[in-house]
Amino acid sequence: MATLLTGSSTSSILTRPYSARAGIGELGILMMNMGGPRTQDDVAQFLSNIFLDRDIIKLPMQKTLGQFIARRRVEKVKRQYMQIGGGSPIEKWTRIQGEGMVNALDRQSPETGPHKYYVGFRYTEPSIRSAIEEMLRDNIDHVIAFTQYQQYSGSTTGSNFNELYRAQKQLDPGSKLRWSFIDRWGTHPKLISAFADRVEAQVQRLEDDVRQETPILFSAHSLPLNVVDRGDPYVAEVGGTVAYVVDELRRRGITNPYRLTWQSAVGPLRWLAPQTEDAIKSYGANGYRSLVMVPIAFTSDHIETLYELDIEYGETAQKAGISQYLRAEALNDHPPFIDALATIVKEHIDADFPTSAQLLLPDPGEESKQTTLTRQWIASQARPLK
Ligand SMILES: C=CC1=C(C)c2cc3[nH]c(cc4nc(cc5[nH]c(cc1n2)c(C)c5CCC(=O)O)C(CCC(=O)O)=C4C)c(C)c3C=C
Ligand SMILES: [Fe+2]
Ligand SMILES: [Fe+2]
Repeated sequence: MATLLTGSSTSSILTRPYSARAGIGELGILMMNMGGPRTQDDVAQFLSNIFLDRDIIKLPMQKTLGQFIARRRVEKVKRQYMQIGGGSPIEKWTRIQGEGMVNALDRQSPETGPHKYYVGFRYTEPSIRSAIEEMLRDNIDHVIAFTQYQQYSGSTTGSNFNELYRAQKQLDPGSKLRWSFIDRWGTHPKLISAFADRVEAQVQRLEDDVRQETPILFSAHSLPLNVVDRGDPYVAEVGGTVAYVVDELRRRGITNPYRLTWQSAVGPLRWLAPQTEDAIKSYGANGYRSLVMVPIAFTSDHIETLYELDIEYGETAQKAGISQYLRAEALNDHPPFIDALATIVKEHIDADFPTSAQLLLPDPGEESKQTTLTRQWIASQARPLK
């Protein structure tokens, strides 16, 4: 008997019965995000994919104007990616996170394993489509669509789920894949604690005489005001993350003043204020000589942290007289963050795949036809509570 509990055959003995019992079969965890150009050659396609997506930006004559705006940005954005190593590290980090997450799940929850992760990006390869094809080839039965945007916005997770709806309908017409969704997790205690670690590390680096007064500037990707006006929950959800991180910092004895500002507005629309860059200038003008910057709406490094926060706003800070400009590291491969990802998935499995379809716009009258279809599809996948 003892041999049954050791050796390589044990894992299949332990995993199969659980899957059969729970009726799940093989599990896949789909890490969904924006994506980014791997190389300079991918920048043009990446930008045109963004500007053709009506979930992120609605333009009159979308195809023509979208291509036009994308083309106009190519050279500038290429130069920015050149300065951070030639391309976006988002795929590298997503794979490190996915790998760490499934290893932790295999350790913590062998009865639901082996766990497999897939990467599905909205605007670049590996795309949502190629991930679905890969999962069908691998004979996956149940997919957890796990957005890597911790706060929900129709322009990010909503856009990903709309693309997911279209892709699965086309590639899996017989609905072999069963789906459940993790659509937001911006206040999960383990995420909050991982963010607090990153902030605390920078606060410790501050000079003694300014350690307690230095402002902590939480910076999130901005949204156009017309998206906010539609009732997009992103602003409130980012505010929620900030409030919880600040509470956790207080528990650790860090009581610095803080503020939430918005970065990366593009084009002529009106966007959220205050803009991160303006806030940096005004702190400088008001005599502050140190700042701690915290990217709060991203889980890994890419152009918005490595170029915009570090290089572009770093220069702004220097010109404004801020000599100690520190940035909290992105969560990247921080072990407590990897543990947070695994815990979020494990809680989802343990709670029998709860899925909320209340994830789009609060006013159904404002919802696009596509969004309504996606919402109905998500609702159809929800399992009844046992
Ligand atoms: C929480 C995250 C993000 C929100 C909200 C968001 C909204 C949003 N973005 C654009 C347009 C662009 N975003 C671009 C890059 C980019 N955006 C995010 C995240 C959010 N965007 C990330 C992580 C990245 C970087 C990708 C990488 O490097 O891997 C770009 C391309 C770069 C550029 O041209 O400056 C555009 C364009 C809009 C219009 C929008 C709001 C609805
Ligand atoms: Fe963006
Ligand atoms: Fe940007």
